[in-house]
Parts: sequence; structure tokens; C-alpha cells
Amino acid sequence: MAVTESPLIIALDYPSLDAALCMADQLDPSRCRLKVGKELFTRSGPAVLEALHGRGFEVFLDLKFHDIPNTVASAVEAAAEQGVWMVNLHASGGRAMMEAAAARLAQQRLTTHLIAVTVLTSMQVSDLEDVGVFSAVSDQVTRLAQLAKQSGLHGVVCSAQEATQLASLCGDEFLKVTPGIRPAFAAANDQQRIMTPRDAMQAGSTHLVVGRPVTQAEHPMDALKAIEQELV
Ligand SMILES: O=C(O)c1cc(=O)[nH]c(=O)n1[C@@H]1O[C@H](COP(=O)(O)O)[C@@H](O)[C@H]1O
Repeated sequence: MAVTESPLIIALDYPSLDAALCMADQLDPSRCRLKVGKELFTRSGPAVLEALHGRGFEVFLDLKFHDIPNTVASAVEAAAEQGVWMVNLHASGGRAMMEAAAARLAQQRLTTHLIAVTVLTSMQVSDLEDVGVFSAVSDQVTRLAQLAKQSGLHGVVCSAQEATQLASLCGDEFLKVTPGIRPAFAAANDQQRIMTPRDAMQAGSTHLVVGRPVTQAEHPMDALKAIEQELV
């Protein structure tokens, strides 16, 4: 497996194993990691993990678990046993759920990174209000990130707009995985809280999740290189 220093994680949001592998084959495991999400995993199952690992990629399994503590701990264990580099859950599932998941990994001596989604990058303050949360987005992100840290998680998914604040509250070592990344050449699509790759790294992101700006580009590896250029 290639161990890359790159902060880039490319989101393979595809409806089939073939389509995902077709994209993976255009990318280089020494220059990025790959993210497998709900659609692809639901359609292809663990076969996609095997295929990507076989091609040398480290994989972030993005299934955003949210359930009772025992169920989430078992799901996280199952993911880690398949050798994924990173797995996530929703911080809003609460302290007991996060502690159970972190404890299970430690008990089984599994080294997969476990991170928590704070507030989705597609959400703004009115979306929080709809679900009964009357806080500023940044306050809610901070609350959930601190809870995740206290619960033994390795980091969070948040927007880059919150990364600086989290670096000072949770430390530089605490992972800040930030989607909603839009290079100068790309459209925002459905993302609300966005930032360019360079600004996101300067703000304290440790990893950048990039989907459509690379996967829908005519030449994905060129788009990836353009993002690398923006980072130097
Ligand atoms: O957990 C995630 O990866 C995630 C969390 C979040 O708050 N926002 C978010 O966009 N994501 C994921 O990041 C990717 C972003 O893709 P693009 O918007 O195409 O760059 C998608 O796979 C989303 O599922």
C-alpha cells in the first residue's frame, strides 16, 4: 500500500464498482487517498475496498455511522478489520456512542483513524434551526469537535471555515478533514461552506476531501495536479 504525504482525499461518489475503478485507475496512490461513500459501498460492498487496496490506495470509508453505541462500535470494528485507513461516524450520535467506538478499536488494537462528522458542509444556520439546534454553525461545530476529542476520537470532518478555530481548541494533531473544497476553476454545486485548497490548508485543515472538481473534470489527473499547484 502506498503511504502518501498528500493531504488530498478524492471522493469516489459513483454508482458502480466499474465506474469507481475507472476513476481510480486514472489516479495515483502516491498522490492521493480515496474516499468510498454510502452509494458506492451500498452497491458494491467490501469488494470495492479490496479492489482499491489492491491498487495501492489508502481508503477512507465514509459511512457516517449514527446508531446505538454497541451497533456503531461493531460497525467501526468491521470497517477497521477490512483495513481501511479512516472511518467516520456522526458526532451528534453522542458521547456514549463515540466512546464505545473508540474503545472497541483500542480493545482490538486496530489503528484505523476514527473521526466524527460535526455539521455537514451542505448545512447553514437555517438547516440547524430546522432540526432544533439554535446555535451558530461555528458554535455547534466547536461543541461537537470538543465532544469528539473528549470521547477519544482522532479528529473531525468539518468545513475549512472552522479549521482555524478547531486547531486552537483541539490542537494541530487533531485531524481536521475538510470537504467543501473548491479550487478556483470549479463550481460550488450543493456545498454551502466552501474554501479553496490553499486557503483550507492555511486555515489548519490536515486533509482535504475533493469530489466533483476532480472526478467530473475532463482530465482528472490534470485537475488533481492543478490542485497540487494551488497548494505549493
Ligand atoms: O464526510 C464527508 O466526507 C462529508 C462531510 C460533509 O460535511 N460534507 C461533504 O461534502 N462530505 C463528503 O465530501 C464529498 C464532497 O464532494 P464534492 O462536493 O463533490 O467535492 C462528498 O463525498 C460528501 O459526501
